[in-house]
Amino acid sequence: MRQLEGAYALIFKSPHYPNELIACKRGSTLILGVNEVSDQNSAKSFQNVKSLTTNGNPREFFFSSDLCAIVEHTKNYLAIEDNEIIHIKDGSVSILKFDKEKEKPASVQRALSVLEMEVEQIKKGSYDHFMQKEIHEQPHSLTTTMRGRLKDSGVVLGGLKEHLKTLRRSRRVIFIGCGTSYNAALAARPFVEELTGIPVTMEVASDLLDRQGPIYREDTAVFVSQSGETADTLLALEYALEKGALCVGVTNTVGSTLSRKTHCGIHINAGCEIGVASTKAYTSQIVVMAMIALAIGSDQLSTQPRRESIITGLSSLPSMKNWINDLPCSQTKCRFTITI
Ligand SMILES: N[C@@H]1[C@@H](O)[C@H](O)[C@@H](COP(=O)(O)O)O[C@@H]1O
Repeated sequence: MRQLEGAYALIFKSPHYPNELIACKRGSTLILGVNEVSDQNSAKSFQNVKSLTTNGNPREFFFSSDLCAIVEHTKNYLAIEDNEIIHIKDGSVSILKFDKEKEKPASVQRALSVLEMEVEQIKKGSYDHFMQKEIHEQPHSLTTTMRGRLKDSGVVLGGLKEHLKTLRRSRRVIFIGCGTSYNAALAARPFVEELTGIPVTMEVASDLLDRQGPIYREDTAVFVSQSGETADTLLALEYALEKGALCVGVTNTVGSTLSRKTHCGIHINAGCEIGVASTKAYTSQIVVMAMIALAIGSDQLSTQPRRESIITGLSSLPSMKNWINDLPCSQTKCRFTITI
């Protein structure tokens, strides 16, 4: 593992070691799902290798790069970290962590997380395609994005509260993302500049890395990613962290690498997006960035009427169902031309 370069998520099985499995990762995502951990006391940790067996019966384990893939089987999961090795043998699990300084890996204890997602979210229901379903879900996804956050007097963003002062002092806001997430940030840029008075620059994550573009301690880097796992976006995050910028995440995926590694952030709460071309996440991302702009600019008296009118506009968005029903993509015989 120490000699491997680049990003990877690997699982090893060998006929020479039946009932054993080794898994490790760097950069890429690897989730371990553990089924039927009904004993609450033993479910809390992986330290004791016996804790995952009851009456000597082995548990079921699932490895996946995406939390959506395990929700049908279990809600208990562990997001494997870089430099960790998971060893499963005869139904028991142990975790070893490599440290650059030390020769030998150390055994570590990790808590299981509980997935907050329902199986219905990954079913197509009466729709032919996930993308079609997700387009029609927008009145609901926008409602959940704004729920509890939008007040008459302003916005409440718990994830940013502690960092608002630093954000206001930023010399510049840099939006960083890929694909549709980048485009959501591009759409949000005008009102972020208008409401905050802070200059906003845009970066496609891969381009920033290729150029090793300048980032400073006084910058706030906002990383936008539906999955929270796009490799280029995560590499750009590492780069910005090294440069000392305040790193904010805007993601749809609780427990994702982006949400774990940024200093603070906002979950867009749009619900699982399975369609490869992003739809409902795009609209929720824009709404979240509008709310971030409202929160940063909330200390400016001169923009108060404008903020109030934006809040009124945002609140009425979910009830504007017609704009979804009128879209050409809601017709059955429709041809999509999409750039992804
Ligand atoms: N086709 C997808 C896009 O829909 C998505 O916008 C982009 C970034 O993904 P994410 O938002 O998860 O970082 O990846 C791919 O290009």
